[in-house]
Amino acid sequence: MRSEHHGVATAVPRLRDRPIREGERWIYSAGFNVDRSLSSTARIDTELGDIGRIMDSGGRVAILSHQGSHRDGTAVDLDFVAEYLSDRLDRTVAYVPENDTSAAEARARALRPGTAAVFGNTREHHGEQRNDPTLARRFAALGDFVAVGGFSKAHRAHASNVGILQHRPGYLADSVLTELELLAPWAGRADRYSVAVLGGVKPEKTVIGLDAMTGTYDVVIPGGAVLNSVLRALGHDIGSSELGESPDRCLRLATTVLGRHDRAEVHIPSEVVMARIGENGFHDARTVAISDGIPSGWAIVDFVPMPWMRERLGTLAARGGRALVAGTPCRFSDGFRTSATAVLDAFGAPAVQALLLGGDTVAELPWQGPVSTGGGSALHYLAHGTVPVLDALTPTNRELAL
Ligand SMILES: Nc1ncnc2c1ncn2[C@@H]1O[C@H](COP(=O)(O)OP(=O)(O)O)[C@@H](O)[C@H]1O
Ligand SMILES: O=C(OP(=O)(O)O)[C@H](O)COP(=O)(O)O
Repeated sequence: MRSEHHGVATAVPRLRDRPIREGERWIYSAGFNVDRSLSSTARIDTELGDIGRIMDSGGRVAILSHQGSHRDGTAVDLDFVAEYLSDRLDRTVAYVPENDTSAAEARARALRPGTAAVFGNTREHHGEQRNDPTLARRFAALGDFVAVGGFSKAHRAHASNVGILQHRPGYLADSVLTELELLAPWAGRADRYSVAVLGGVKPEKTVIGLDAMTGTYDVVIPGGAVLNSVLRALGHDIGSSELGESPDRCLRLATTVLGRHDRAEVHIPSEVVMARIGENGFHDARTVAISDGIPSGWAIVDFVPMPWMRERLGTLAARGGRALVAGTPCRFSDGFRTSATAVLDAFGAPAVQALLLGGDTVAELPWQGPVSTGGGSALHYLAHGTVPVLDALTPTNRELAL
């Protein structure tokens, strides 16, 4: 199962091919995983066309989105998203804090043709991330058809995007198709010189990104928690550095990749920037040799590019090629910027076709070029040519489900 370029998106029912009839009740599965300050609105902006089209045709739209995580208590109310949507769509978009109750169902049924409401954050329920079938059935009561947007969660088989398709016919939104089309040049092996930077904190950057990109790119530059796993795999002491949610899995993967000696040159810095972890942030930052080890209470926050990395970035900028950043390589927002600056300076050269992907990466790094709203989902698609949401929408799987 693969994308339009490999044949996938044509196999799934698409919203763009589905005439919308006046009064139809639609659930729009969105990926508004953004912070309250709206530091990046890309994940909302990308859904405006699809939601607006359903409304323009007289559809009634119940918007279901995730934000944050139930597991770590970061899921918050989505009232600010409804306000932003009202502003951008130039029509009032109500906010209904519930999403799985009969009151929520009644609010969805009471929507007038051509109107929309944002319902409660799906991650307020522990069942969302577990794809709980009962929760999926309750979500399904909010409409009769599902428009599947939310590319950022396309790699998650959750109740609001995959479970719900057991109960209602689903159609892939243009927002997702656009992402799949955008990603094509960065997929697979290419003749062009290729540089991938992997950072951030989520395990996907290591277990999907490091695994796949070392086989298909010429240079892979680990940063963030990916670098920490790599350094750990090499036997270095990394003190209290960030390892993300699945440290053991990432360590195993990093060990395998390093032993594989695949196509890519993997950048391993000999010097890193470490800082003492304090109650109000980082202190006493200094550059140290990684071979000296990082003491407990200190964390790696950035790294110093090796001369050969600068040379490869120079080659990329001069000759051109493709490049991507999945996850910030350093704690950029805390002021640690050496590695990211070296990368972005090269990636911004006119000859380079560079892409930044992921929520925090796009929100935090200064970048005017192309971006993908999915971090883990884009890596999943680049690595496997599909994502769980596409699989769940394919006719064979749907016939089994419905
Ligand atoms: N060395 C590091 N230690 C801890 N956190 C880091 C490090 N480098 C980058 N980060 C953090 O990773 C976060 C982004 O991680 P992630 O959620 O995986 O990316 P994205 O949302 O772009 O997919 C950023 O907020 C950044 O501060
Ligand atoms: O922000 C997201 O992913 P990303 O950080 O990989 O871009 C998505 O909204 C998925 O969120 P999740 O990784 O909490 O499942």
